[in-house]
Amino acid sequence: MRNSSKEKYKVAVLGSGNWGSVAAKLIASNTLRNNDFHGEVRMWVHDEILPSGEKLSTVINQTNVNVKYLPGVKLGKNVVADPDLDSSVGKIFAVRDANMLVFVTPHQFVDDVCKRLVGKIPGDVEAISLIKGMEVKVEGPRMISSVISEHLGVDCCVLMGANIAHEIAEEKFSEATIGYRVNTEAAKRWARLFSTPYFAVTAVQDVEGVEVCGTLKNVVAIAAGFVDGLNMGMNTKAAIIRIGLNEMRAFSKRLFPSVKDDTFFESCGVADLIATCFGGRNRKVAEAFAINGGQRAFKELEEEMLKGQKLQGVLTAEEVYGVLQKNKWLDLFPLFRTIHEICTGNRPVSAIISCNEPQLA
Ligand SMILES: NC(=O)c1ccc[n+]([C@@H]2O[C@H](COP(=O)([O-])OP(=O)(O)OC[C@H]3O[C@@H](n4cnc5c(N)ncnc54)[C@H](O)[C@@H]3O)[C@@H](O)[C@H]2O)c1
Ligand SMILES: O=P(O)(O)OC[C@H](O)CO
Repeated sequence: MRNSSKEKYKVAVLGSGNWGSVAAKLIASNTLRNNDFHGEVRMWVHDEILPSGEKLSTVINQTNVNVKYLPGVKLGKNVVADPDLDSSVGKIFAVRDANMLVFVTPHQFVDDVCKRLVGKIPGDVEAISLIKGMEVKVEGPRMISSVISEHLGVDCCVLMGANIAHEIAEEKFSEATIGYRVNTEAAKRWARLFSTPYFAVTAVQDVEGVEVCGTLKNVVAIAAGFVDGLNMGMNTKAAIIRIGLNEMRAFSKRLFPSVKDDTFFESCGVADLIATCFGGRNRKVAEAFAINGGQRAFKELEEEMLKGQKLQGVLTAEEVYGVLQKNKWLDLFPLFRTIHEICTGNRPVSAIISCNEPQLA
């Protein structure tokens, strides 16, 4: 539609953490090359004051580097950091004129971001979520793509995969999976926006499957960190990953019967599970939690070790536990259940290997 009217697609990236910054870099390299897209990529920054007394957004625009969340990596001159998400005073702000919105904040902030955008997004905007997480309220669980769609009335694809951000920043090869609902053209457009020779993107028609995989692997990564911290070796870790994959599949299908088995074999599935359980932040902080015998809280370790970056797995474990409790499924998901009970200090870290596996339907 936009191409026929010679209007180019304009991209805004909402979020500027570790992955948000790498996503902006990937996208910016493509918008310069591909005429379908407007060259400039606006990146909304949840602004903060750096120890130097300067604003993060100002320093990003001066140096072209996100010095706090992705130090040492040039984002591309066409990335413009914008601290103004939703101004209504008429000046340029992050989402103005954008028709492709990339959501990439930690999942606990997306509801607030969406609420601020209500009424400011035209109906023909397309969205994609790179956010690994879910929202659980009394009415039940909602995936983040649904939160975005329901608040803003836009179609929302997802992009998940074995994507440890700093490796992609160094342009080391990886794959990713786009999940889409019905709009194949939109899925292809998102794939063109993200694909590079070192970032291979595949699209599958299974939004929920892709998104639930990306969300639940963060919970399993906490368990992988526990067994690393307890120095239990690779056989135990492989067992935890296998049981975790099984619970991921069973949980996904109970929430969304349409989830496809094949999706677990895409990058968003088993590949992301492996990458996260060996190289992710959730694993790393959970390992420290175990080494400290559960005596130092996750929150404290997160602040000390990640310096502003956010864990998703601990909060997701709590959200998953809420779903299990509400549906009386606790006994069917002993690994997920035990992970949350350890995170909250109700069981010792050593309980991670005491889960007896039930027959999951
Ligand atoms: N880092 C990775 O390797 C990676 C890879 C793939 C997917 N992801 C997913 O991407 C999402 C974003 O993670 P990230 O790594 O870009 O972020 P991050 O954890 O590196 O950074 C935290 C971000 O949260 C922002 N923030 C803090 N308070 C906020 C608030 N009140 N409102 C809005 N933003 C606030 C900070 O400014 C910062 O940009 C997560 O769901 C994560 O699971 C991360
Ligand atoms: O560092 P983590 O544990 O948040 O995982 C990062 C990515 O999700 C890996 O794909």
